[in-house]
Amino acid sequence: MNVMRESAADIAAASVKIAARGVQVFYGDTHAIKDVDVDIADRTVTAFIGPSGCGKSTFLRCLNRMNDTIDICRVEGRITLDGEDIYDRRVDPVQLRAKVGMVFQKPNPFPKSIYDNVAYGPRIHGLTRNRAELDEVVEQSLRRAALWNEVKDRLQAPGTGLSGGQQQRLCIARAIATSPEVLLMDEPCSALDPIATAQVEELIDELRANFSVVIVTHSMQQAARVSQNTAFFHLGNLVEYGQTAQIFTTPRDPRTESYISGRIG
Ligand SMILES: Nc1ncnc2c1ncn2[C@@H]1O[C@H](COP(=O)(O)OP(=O)(O)OP(=O)(O)O)[C@@H](O)[C@H]1O
Repeated sequence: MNVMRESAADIAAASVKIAARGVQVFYGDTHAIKDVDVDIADRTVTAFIGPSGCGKSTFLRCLNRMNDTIDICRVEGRITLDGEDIYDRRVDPVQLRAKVGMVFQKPNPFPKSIYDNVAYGPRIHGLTRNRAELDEVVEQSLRRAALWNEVKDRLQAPGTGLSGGQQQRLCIARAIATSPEVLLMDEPCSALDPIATAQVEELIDELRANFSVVIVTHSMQQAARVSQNTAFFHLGNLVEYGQTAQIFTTPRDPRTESYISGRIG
């Protein structure tokens, strides 16, 4: 545990965007997350890895209060974004999710045009004053999601008509259109082929110039390619957290070592 805390301290030396302390999550009687402390650095890609059912997605969903939508789920502990408690009663979860955006495992564009998918968030949050400003946000979001060139001549076509990889980049454009500060990605490439995966990974690397990105992945290769920091979860515990290169080359906990060498998982 001390070792884990030491490497977490190295990460805390960078600018901390999200800090979690003593986080516990229960689904009814299932204790899914056990006393997790973690600091997520700003403008960095942080990967959550670990065997199936270890709690990666559950913990990720704590970071923008998506677990609020699950009736039997109870979250305890403290999570701050730039020092502000995101579970404070005064925080509106909808506003929070505009700041801490999310991209899911399966691309889930709305049954609307490409334009309207991206314009959705800015419209409901009233972020633009007129159509010209909205057009600009849509274009910039699609450019940052590396999709603009492929769709600029068919913005009114349905988002659901794009390929899987394009749909996922559309969902990323939709998530970044509200200018979030953090982007949570829950296995964003699991439904994509290797070419689309490579495009999304390249995009994640570019996004970290502006956002703090947290990605859940089953692929250790992907974690090694895209992240600077990695957190290894096992049976609801955060076992080890540190710089990705260290976690993959010289893990300090035998459970991490077993997982990365393929002995558990
Ligand atoms: N909506 C839910 N209701 C009840 N239990 C849940 C729910 N979601 C997750 N759990 C339980 O919480 C634990 C952690 O699940 P979670 O999905 O967070 O793990 P994970 O590491 O993301 O798994 P995977 O890699 O398979 O997606 C598991 O025991 C799971 O069965």
